[in-house]
Amino acid sequence: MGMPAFLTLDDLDPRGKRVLLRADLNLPVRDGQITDRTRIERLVPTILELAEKGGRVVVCSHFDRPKGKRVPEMSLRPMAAALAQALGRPVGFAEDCIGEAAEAAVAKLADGEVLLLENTRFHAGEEKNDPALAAGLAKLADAYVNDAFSAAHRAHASTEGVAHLVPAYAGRLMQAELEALDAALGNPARPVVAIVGGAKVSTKLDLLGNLSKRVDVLVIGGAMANTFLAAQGHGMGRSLQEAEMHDTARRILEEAQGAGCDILLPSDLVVAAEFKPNPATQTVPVDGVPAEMMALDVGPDTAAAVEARLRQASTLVWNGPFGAFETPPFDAATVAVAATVGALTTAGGLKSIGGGGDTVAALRHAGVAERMTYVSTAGGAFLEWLEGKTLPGVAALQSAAQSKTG
Ligand SMILES: Nc1ncnc2c1ncn2[C@@H]1O[C@H](COP(=O)(O)OP(=O)(O)O)[C@@H](O)[C@H]1O
Ligand SMILES: O=C(OP(=O)(O)O)[C@H](O)COP(=O)(O)O
Repeated sequence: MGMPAFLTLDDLDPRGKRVLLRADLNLPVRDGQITDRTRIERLVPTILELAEKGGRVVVCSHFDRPKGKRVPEMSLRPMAAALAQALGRPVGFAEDCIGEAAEAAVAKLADGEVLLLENTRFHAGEEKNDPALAAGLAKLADAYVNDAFSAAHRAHASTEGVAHLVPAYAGRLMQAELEALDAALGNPARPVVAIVGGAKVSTKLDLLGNLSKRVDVLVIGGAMANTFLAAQGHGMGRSLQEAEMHDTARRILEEAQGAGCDILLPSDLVVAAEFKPNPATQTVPVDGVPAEMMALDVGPDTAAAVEARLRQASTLVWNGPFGAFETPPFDAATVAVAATVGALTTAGGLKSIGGGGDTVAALRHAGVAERMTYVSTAGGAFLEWLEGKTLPGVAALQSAAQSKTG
């Protein structure tokens, strides 16, 4: 896939400059608490480098999916304290990402200081890549650094639009992710197994068609699997799934067959009537989900079938947990498969690459993140990269580099 040509922090002297840093602070949060800080930890080197060289660092990010509205629970304010703790220096906060509040806060910054702006998705223009929002962001900056590889598959105002308006550079995390993925997966040893699970069904289901042309075995778990099972005509009770994606799911199964990719869907599921810690559960075959219940994990037979495939595999790419792993006992299949992945990787037979905000949290929960070959901060972006797609956030950095050098 080759390394893209873009400018990096080696090409930027940030001293005295206002540097708009696009980060991905879309961290996993439960009950108001951050449950995994990997995305912040991986961002720290870029911020420290910019601050220590005398840049005035203005961090922006989206958080969750507020759909253009100011949703108080989706404020980035709590992330300012988490960022300050990780950096060991103070981090200011501006109530908006553009306009007077942002401009006044940026104007007060001294060299080396760090400011966090409010959630970019509080503006509908973010996801529409509205030039007015991009211009509002550009007004705050002398340079733009994109370190949000995990959001690079989104052509949004803060990931794409603004890169055309201000000199644009890749951050250290963006660079590291692309280099590591290229080294691990540029020419992967076969068979390649991909596991795709999790809950972002509508935004990830479409890419499975292309992915099935690049991998030998595609394992589908989580709420993603519920959607495929429902598309095959199984009653899924009250399970999380997306009815409007059934046609796409059926098309993907056909495409995969045509491409010679083996698709592994669950054979059994763990169901409960209530979604709470440690409820009464049953393990049922996929055609036996009671109408009043929901599937919250795949069952032990499915986990064993996945582990058997992994023993035959040379490369694994994994995004999305098998179940609602944050709530016991629905972590069982994810933890069991993760343990096998850890053991096979340590034994040297498997190259294992996992990624995604919640997937990293799940791999850490299972205690195997350190044993994986590579853990990416990205989920959807990493899958789209693997599909061979151009990521708009990366492409914008490339075209910025071309217009500067060429
Ligand atoms: N069967 C299921 N029902 C409901 N939620 C599920 C199910 N399986 C997985 N999930 C949820 O999927 C979420 C992770 O999905 P996703 O955001 O796509 O992953 P990532 O952030 O790693 O890319 C987790 O919060 C998990 O609770
Ligand atoms: O968490 C993210 O992606 P991921 O769940 O694929 O890891 C990114 O922040 C992108 O978020 P989005 O899928 O709401 O655009």
